[in-house]
Amino acid sequence: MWLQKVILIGFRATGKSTVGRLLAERLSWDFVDLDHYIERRLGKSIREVVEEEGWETFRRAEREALRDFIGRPRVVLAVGGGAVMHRKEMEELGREGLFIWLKASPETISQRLKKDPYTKTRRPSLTGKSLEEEVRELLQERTPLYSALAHLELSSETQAPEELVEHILEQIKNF
Ligand SMILES: Nc1ncnc2c1ncn2[C@@H]1O[C@H](COP(=O)(O)OP(=O)(O)OP(=O)(O)O)[C@@H](O)[C@H]1O
Ligand SMILES: O=C(O)C1=C[C@@H](O)[C@@H](O)[C@H](O)C1
Ligand SMILES: [Mg+2]
Repeated sequence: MWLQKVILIGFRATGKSTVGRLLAERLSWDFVDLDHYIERRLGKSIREVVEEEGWETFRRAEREALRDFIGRPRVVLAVGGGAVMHRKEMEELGREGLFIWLKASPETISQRLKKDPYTKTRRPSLTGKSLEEEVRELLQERTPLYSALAHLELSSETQAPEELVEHILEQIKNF
């Protein structure tokens, strides 16, 4: 099979958007940040969508957005942290590409979330619990979903985005 796309999966703030953008530049492929794509399509931020219409509306839009990329070649896709819940769409994307799972500890994720400017507009609370508790719980709950899809897993804990890109490029060569 000719590799058509690379799909970055993993929890919030593990570096999917950062690494995806750099990887796409190196491959001279398109880069799509699915959260950004959804916001453009709906004409509002994820926070606004969730506050005004609830998570269900966001998840529906996310599923439709994933479908838009099935069959599209030469694209690096950074999906949101919860996109792995759309099993059918992820399975179809997986037939065309490689899933790279970016990982980090709950402590690092919480720290990054507190600092990152996009947290305000794109990452409303998913559970209503404290940030630390939410990250710990959801990370545990979603780990089997990331793990089941991943062709390659990499830690963004100590490696810089540029180093991660080199690893991914090395793996892609083998496909
Ligand atoms: N390898 C890394 N080392 C240190 N910091 C990083 C690394 N990768 C990303 N970051 C930082 O972590 C924050 C979150 O990164 P990014 O937005 O790329 O995550 P994400 O996985 O796309 O999150 P989301 O699922 O919410 O879209 C940013 O502030 C970014 O600069
Ligand atoms: O982990 C999640 O469920 C989410 C992560 C973000 O990337 C956004 O897709 C949204 O805030 C939901
Ligand atoms: Mg992102």
